[in-house]
Amino acid sequence: MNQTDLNTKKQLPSKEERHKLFGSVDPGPRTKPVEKDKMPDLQNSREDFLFDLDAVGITNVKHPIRIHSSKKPEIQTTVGTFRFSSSISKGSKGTNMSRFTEQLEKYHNEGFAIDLFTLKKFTKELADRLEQKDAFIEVSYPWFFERKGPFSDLAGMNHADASMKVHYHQDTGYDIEVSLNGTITTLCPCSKEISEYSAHNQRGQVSMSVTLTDDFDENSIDWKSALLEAAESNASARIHPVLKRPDEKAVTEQAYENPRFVEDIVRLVSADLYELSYVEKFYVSCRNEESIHLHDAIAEITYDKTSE
Ligand SMILES: Nc1nc2c(ncn2[C@@H]2O[C@H](COP(=O)(O)OP(=O)(O)OP(=O)(O)O)[C@@H](O)[C@H]2O)c(=O)[nH]1
Repeated sequence: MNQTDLNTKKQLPSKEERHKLFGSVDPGPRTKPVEKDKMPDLQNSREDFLFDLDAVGITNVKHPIRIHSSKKPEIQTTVGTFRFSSSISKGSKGTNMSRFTEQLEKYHNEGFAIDLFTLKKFTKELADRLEQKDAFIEVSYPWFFERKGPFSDLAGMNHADASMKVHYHQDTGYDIEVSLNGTITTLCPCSKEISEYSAHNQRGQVSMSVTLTDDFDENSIDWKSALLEAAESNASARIHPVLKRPDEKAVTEQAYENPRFVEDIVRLVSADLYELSYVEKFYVSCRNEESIHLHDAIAEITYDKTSE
């Protein structure tokens, strides 16, 4: 059958008639202005609106982004999920929501690279554009990195969830927090100790959030790789996309030689983050998807090096 035969089988009403059939009606009388300068501007009303707001803005904004990585692939295009906001005082009814996405589009046209330098510039400009004292951006994205089998050297692609938060305030400057959620293998020390053979093991989700020092140099340090290393180097074993039998044997034996409770993971990862001179504060959590239970095991630590 060809296209002409297919289209002549049923005689449909026109598209306009079909829309009316399904309930569309003619436009009503138009009384309100269509010119921007004649429209009421409710969000810019000035009155005492009772409370200052900590944050108002937009969230769950998906946008293509470019990121740099010290691991292969070194330049990646991925999808970022954004949140933008600023505070507003009680004297102002609302923010100008369209200015957030206007600013995003401007950066997109300039080849939006997601690094701390750019996000700092972005938030300062956003505060100016909004005519507010502060502005906040958060972006979350999947970060991909090449991983080779320990024995075969065969490569594949892993990923971790990265996110960056930058808050600019005209009086206090910038607050920067970066986070990574990576996956590891953990093998239960208790199970190994009590069993004649074997030990249960599982995937663990390690989440790390770190406040960086003001002088952190992103040109010489890739914080994503540093946080991933803190999680993986303390695990029972790393996660691999491609494993041949000699690799699988190596990973299995490595996990058995390095058993870890969920508590051990958060303490060991914390020790590594503590030793990073550019980390001021950190939060570490681990969630083990227990293979012998329906529930998960969790542990977490928050630590502030500046309050010692
Ligand atoms: N403040 C506020 N705006 C909203 C809300 N819901 C939707 N809007 C937005 O209102 C926006 C239009 O308002 P503005 O951004 O102030 O537009 P404008 O006044 O033409 O823009 P400027 O000339 O930059 O001031 C649209 O982008 C809508 O997304 C809300 O709950 N609060």
